[in-house]
Amino acid sequence: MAQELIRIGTRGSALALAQAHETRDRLMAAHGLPAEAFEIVVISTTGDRVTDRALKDIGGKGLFTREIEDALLDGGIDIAVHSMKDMPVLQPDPLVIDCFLPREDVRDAFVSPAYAALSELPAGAVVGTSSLRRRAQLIWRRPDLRVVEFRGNVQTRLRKLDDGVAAATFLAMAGLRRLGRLDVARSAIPPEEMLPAVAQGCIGVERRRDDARIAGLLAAINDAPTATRIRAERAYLAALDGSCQTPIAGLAELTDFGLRIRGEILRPDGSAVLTGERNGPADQAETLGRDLADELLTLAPADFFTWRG
Ligand SMILES: NCc1[nH]cc(CCC(=O)O)c1CC(=O)O
Repeated sequence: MAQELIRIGTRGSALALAQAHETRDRLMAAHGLPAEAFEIVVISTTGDRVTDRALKDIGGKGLFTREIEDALLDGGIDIAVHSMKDMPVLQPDPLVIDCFLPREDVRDAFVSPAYAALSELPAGAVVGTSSLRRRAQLIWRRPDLRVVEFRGNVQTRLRKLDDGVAAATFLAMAGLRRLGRLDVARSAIPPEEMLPAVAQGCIGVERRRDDARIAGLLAAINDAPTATRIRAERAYLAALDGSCQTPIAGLAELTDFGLRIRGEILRPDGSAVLTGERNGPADQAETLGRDLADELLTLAPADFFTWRG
């Protein structure tokens, strides 16, 4: 009997394709399937097409996922592979994400032709980033730095560094590793210095809830510790009502004692930061994430979240 083709939807960027291939390879290994059992379907998203404006100006989360979820909903693809960092906290019914690959390095990389580490940047240096979180975290620690908008893929950003547009930039270690470009990371920034984005370094696989064949295939490649950490972090993000306008960082880790989640919210201009931490049993992952968010919301002055007026 001919096996039905498994169609994997993905964006077309080099990073997205690497993640789709990693997912396919894990499915092949787990189920003894040949590469021919899969088709990788490249889907262009609004976020891919609009390159002349800052992401925060063209509208919130979902910019890189809507067209892919539409293909999943209408049956054009069977699974969709995502960077969980870019995913909204809720998926449109009847789509679910309950398969997470083993998490990569969660840290941000310091990338610079001239300087070996963040601490070596001279006063007044120009750094490039398109991330509101990284921008706010940088200015909070180093008010002397000047931050310029930096979009585009890794190659584009590296060229901008070579052209002297900025002295340094920041990229996720996970993305560099998947692209085989860890060579450009001058140092990995510890979470204590730059707490990563929620779900950074995690690949998630989305499917239709009622697709039992796909559910069975995906269950075999889900990494339970990663799933627990992501559940905590996304519950935290959801409770913070995270919009793309708010710099939010969060990281859950499993320790000998259970789950530890750290969180940080900042003013977009880096003039203030609030941090918190929760520890508890790993089977309370979501509660711990929500409690941490509640603590930060209680600490925040009324005007801290600008979109709340
Ligand atoms: N927002 C873009 C994005 N989404 C996921 C990654 C890296 C891979 C990951 O964190 O899983 C990146 C690039 C970056 O931040 O350097």
